[in-house]
Amino acid sequence: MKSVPILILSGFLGSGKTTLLTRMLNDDLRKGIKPAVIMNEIGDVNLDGQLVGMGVPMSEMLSGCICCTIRGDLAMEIRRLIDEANPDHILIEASGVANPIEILDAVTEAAFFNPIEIQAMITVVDAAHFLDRSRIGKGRTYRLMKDQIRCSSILVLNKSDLVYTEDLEEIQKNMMGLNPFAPIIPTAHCDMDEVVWLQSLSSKVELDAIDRLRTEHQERFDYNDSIDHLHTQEHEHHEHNHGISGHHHSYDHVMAYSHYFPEPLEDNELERVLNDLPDGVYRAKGIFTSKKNGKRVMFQFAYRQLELITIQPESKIQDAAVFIGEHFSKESLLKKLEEIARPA
Ligand SMILES: Nc1nc2c(ncn2[C@@H]2O[C@H](COP(=O)(O)OP(=O)(O)OP(=O)(O)O)[C@@H](O)[C@H]2O)c(=O)[nH]1
Repeated sequence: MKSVPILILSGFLGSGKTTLLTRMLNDDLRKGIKPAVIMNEIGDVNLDGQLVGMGVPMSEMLSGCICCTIRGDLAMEIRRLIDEANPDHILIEASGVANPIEILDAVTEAAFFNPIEIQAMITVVDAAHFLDRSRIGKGRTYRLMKDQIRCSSILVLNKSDLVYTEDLEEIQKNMMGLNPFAPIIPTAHCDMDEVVWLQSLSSKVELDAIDRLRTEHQERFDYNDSIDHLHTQEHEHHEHNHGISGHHHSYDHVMAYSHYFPEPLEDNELERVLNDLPDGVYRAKGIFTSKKNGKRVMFQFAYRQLELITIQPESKIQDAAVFIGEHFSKESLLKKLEEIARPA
């Protein structure tokens, strides 16, 4: 039985993974390649699934990270997709806070039970966000971004439209210092030359570099063994801890809060709330019904940028939003959201 190539899409929250995924799927469609998709979200609603065509076999792995809390389900989902869809390759979009070493380990584990092989670890980097974090030079988000870059076999330097040319050079130098092996492809909206893309696919995951990184992680956590290893997620009305002893997460403190809108909203009122989100919220996305014209609108808030687009959902989906971040008050956010959408 021939192996099914697996392409993993990694990268911090809002960097452009779904944008790249939809481009890759369109390419596949054009070339007659049959893909299957696994989408992983730490929140409990998959809004990005609306951006993937109905005809594409897809598995949604929600409410956790494939690198840890729902890692055990990955092999099963891969098996189901292979059995039901017989795909030419599988594209896995990891959650933006997944630990890249653990994703690679999870897929390697899944390969014990499935005829698969890792073809590429593609990391999408938000140029403006990475530049700001690298200038500060510390913090958990920066550490995670660096790890995502170091584990990658292809680096898509996205959102280049949001930085100056000289800044782009600084970012590339910094990325090359972290990972001298992976080709760097600067893009806006993940748009790139097909020849460059095909060439980059021949670049391999550097297992030695990943082993070095794994050792560093081990030392970091052995040194600080008192660190809380619980991966905490907050949903609308409950909070639960997944105790996973022995796993080392770079993003244990992340919160995902899901909110359902009971009523249509005024676009400008929602925009006001989104433009005034607390600093701790670094990613928000949602679908709502516009009071103005009754149309469904998808909003995306990623690193200070807000985008609203009218959509026609391909499947039944409730008006809902997910807010991801750290140390933000769920209660005060809920109050603001309730003020703009009160049931009649
Ligand atoms: N200005 C600009 N915006 C972009 C670019 N690429 C993507 N975006 C926008 O950035 C937002 C986030 O893009 P996504 O593709 O959803 O990012 P993601 O990494 O999948 O996000 P998560 O899955 O939530 O982590 C969307 O509003 C995109 O339209 C880019 O190159 N430039």
